[in-house]
Amino acid sequence: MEQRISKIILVGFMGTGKSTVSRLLAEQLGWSRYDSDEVIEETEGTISVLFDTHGESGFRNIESKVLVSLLESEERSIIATGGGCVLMEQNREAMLKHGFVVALTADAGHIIERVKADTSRPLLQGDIAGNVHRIMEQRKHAYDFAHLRLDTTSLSPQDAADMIIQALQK
Ligand SMILES: Nc1ncnc2c1ncn2[C@@H]1O[C@H](COP(=O)(O)OP(=O)(O)OP(=O)(O)O)[C@@H](O)[C@H]1O
Ligand SMILES: O=C(O)C1=C[C@@H](O)[C@@H](O)[C@H](O)C1
Ligand SMILES: [Mg+2]
Repeated sequence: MEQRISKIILVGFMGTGKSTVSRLLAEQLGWSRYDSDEVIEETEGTISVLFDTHGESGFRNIESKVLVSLLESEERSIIATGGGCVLMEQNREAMLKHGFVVALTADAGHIIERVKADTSRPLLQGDIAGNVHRIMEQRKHAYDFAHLRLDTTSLSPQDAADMIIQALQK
């Protein structure tokens, strides 16, 4: 494992598998694991309520504070980010500065299948398929800044974790 890297940061659209793959990476590497959505829910309240109370921009400010505090800790860790963490330039810069940034991708059809039964994502509620297509179009270049891109459409979460570890060992 590349000795200088102390953070692996997973970015990507909702349902690309950041939370799932982060658990496998943490287990396999023996590193700590944090998920910005989970930290927000533990400290601030549920994401849906935060969107209702503060709006998306209020949520983004909370998310940015949580992300930066996770990035600035000294310990070796895997950080799964929320799908919209990449929208703020200051977040992108901080992620590139502090670790190895991996963008998970998947095609829209697979994402819809993965997220359709889950009501925890406020931006997808209602017309889930329509919302996935619309937001994917808005964010089509939002994940391009990452050091590595990995298409998880036909990969299992374990295969994705293995490929990230292989990329780090090169
Ligand atoms: N490679 C994969 N193949 C099949 N299903 C997957 C894969 N990765 C994740 N999933 C499933 O898709 C769903 C969403 O995964 P997950 O919560 O990890 O996505 P996420 O990227 O963290 O989303 P969000 O941005 O909303 O936090 C889960 O039910 C998970 O089991
Ligand atoms: O892509 C997004 O904007 C979001 C993704 C989720 O991880 C949550 O952070 C929230 O539902 C918003
Ligand atoms: Mg997640």
